[in-house]
Amino acid sequence: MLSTRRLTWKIGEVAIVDHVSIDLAEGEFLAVIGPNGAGKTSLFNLISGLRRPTDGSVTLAGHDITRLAPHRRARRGLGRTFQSSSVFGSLTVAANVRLAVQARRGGSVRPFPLPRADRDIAERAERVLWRVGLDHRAGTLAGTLAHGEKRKLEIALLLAGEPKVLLLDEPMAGVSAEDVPGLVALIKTLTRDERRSVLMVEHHMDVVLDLADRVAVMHHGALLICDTPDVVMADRTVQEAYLGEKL
Ligand SMILES: Nc1ncnc2c1ncn2[C@@H]1O[C@H](COP(=O)(O)OP(=O)(O)OP(=O)(O)O)[C@@H](O)[C@H]1O
Repeated sequence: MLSTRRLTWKIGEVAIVDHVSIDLAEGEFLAVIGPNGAGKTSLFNLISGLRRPTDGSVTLAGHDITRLAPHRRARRGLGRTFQSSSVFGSLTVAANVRLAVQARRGGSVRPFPLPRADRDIAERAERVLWRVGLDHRAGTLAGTLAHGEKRKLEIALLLAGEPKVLLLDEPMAGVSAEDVPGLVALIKTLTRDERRSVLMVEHHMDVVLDLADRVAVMHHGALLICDTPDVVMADRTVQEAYLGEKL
């Protein structure tokens, strides 16, 4: 579904992402881990189009998307959440999702209302909110949501774009311990039930081991290993890469 080949991003002579080749199958869950500064977010930036690679390629469903702008990649089914929140805090939860649905449909600001189209958008937004379990929060100002709910809203914004591949950048960041299982369950259904492919950067190893079919480990920009969680956890080079850090 998604592949990178020798994907590289250099700043001067320093390779921030260094010849990374990964393959993500349909319905597969691949977690990307690595010590701080390993290049995980930079890899996501190259895949989502925020940065242009110095070398290498990215293909989505067989099409080379290496030179496509981020919004074009999104149109082709590549969705991304960010470490920092992309939610409009002063709008309601429902309004946030309606905007995302409208953006997906190529909606621009219209000089006159089209009630039918607006109704379609509102219905789609309602379905997405129900899907992530936030329907009861539709009228709440997004800025007042707790962290766990805000993460769910970010996933809702992503789902509004109807992505085939989701890039999740630290979806558990800032989420309180009691909200983690609910969020993990939601993310699990995205792959297991809906056959979406997920690439996730996450520091919480218990979450990674619970969700991931395979784990890719980055170190100094390069891919150390990409294998099943059992194999990765037992690997000596992985343990050495994390020396001095908690795995
Ligand atoms: N625009 C930039 N200019 C200069 N250096 C950069 C830039 N972006 C990233 N880097 C450097 O590249 C390295 C990798 O950064 P990146 O954020 O991709 O790592 P990461 O694995 O996501 O780290 P973390 O787990 O801390 O989020 C770091 O040393 C960082 O300082």
